[in-house]
Amino acid sequence: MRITADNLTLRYGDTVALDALTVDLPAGSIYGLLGRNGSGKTSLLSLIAGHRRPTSGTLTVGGADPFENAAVMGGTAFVRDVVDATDAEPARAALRFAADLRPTFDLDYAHDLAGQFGLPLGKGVGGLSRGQKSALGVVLGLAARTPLTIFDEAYLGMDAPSRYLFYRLLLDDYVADPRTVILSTHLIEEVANLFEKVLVIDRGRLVAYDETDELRGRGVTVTGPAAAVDAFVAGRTVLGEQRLGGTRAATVYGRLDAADRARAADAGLDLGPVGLQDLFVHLTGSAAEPRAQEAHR
Ligand SMILES: Nc1ncnc2c1ncn2[C@@H]1O[C@H](COP(=O)(O)OP(=O)(O)OP(=O)(O)O)[C@@H](O)[C@H]1O
Repeated sequence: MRITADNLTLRYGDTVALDALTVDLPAGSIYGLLGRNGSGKTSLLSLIAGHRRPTSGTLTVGGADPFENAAVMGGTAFVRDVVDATDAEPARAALRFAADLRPTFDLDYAHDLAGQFGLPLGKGVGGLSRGQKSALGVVLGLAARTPLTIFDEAYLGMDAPSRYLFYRLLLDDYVADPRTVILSTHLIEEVANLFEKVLVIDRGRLVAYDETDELRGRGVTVTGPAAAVDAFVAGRTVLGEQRLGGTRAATVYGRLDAADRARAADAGLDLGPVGLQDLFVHLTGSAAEPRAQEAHR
């Protein structure tokens, strides 16, 4: 489902969670939504899922206003880090309940997924471990087979093997049944290869929206003899560096043109890709920088 936001603004009292955000997300991609704590990710996803109404601006999902819109919400699975279910209800019943609720839900697939995650389906949901609860959420999200599937830091508590299983299952299922998937995460490098496009929001504003490879192309790692690297990066924005003996590796923000690349080659420098995490840190400010969580207007 295509998602378009135009000057989308959400306020909670004095707090501006989304600040005139304008973006167009065509259907049929896996989008990564990145942003620091409190940047507005969950707020944006809640609006898209129809759980909240914007303060101002417009938002359409599949061409319609999603707010409490049964048709849009029926085609949207929103997986958060907590599973809504009563404590005593067995996990198996949660799957059956989802199947009763959604015509698109694939119960056989859900059982297959639950088996792969080693979920004890007979156990009450409240008695599941944190990682198991997350796995249940992921199973519900994948098996929903909705045109729009949103995972809002859905991996919380999952150990590395379970997370990698989730990424593999998501990709397999996406290839078999392409749809729109939005994944918000803090584990950027871990999931970066999954994203076709990445949105970065900071303090409720869109600071980057690009194909993942394009975004990576905004920076470069320059490695070589320290003096040659120093000369090459002088006057550029250096995001980070490492030194080992006389060798220096500097991560630089900004694209290099053909002349830059030729100059680097002449100086015996190696050019390499930049991690998405480094770019993200640059685009959203350093951790030490004071950040206003609330913008008073
Ligand atoms: N129910 C609420 N009432 C008041 N303020 C809220 C509410 N929910 C979120 N906020 C505020 O809105 C801003 C955006 O919060 P949001 O939860 O969307 O961020 P996030 O990017 O999902 O953060 P995190 O990565 O920490 O989960 C924050 O300043 C937060 O304090």
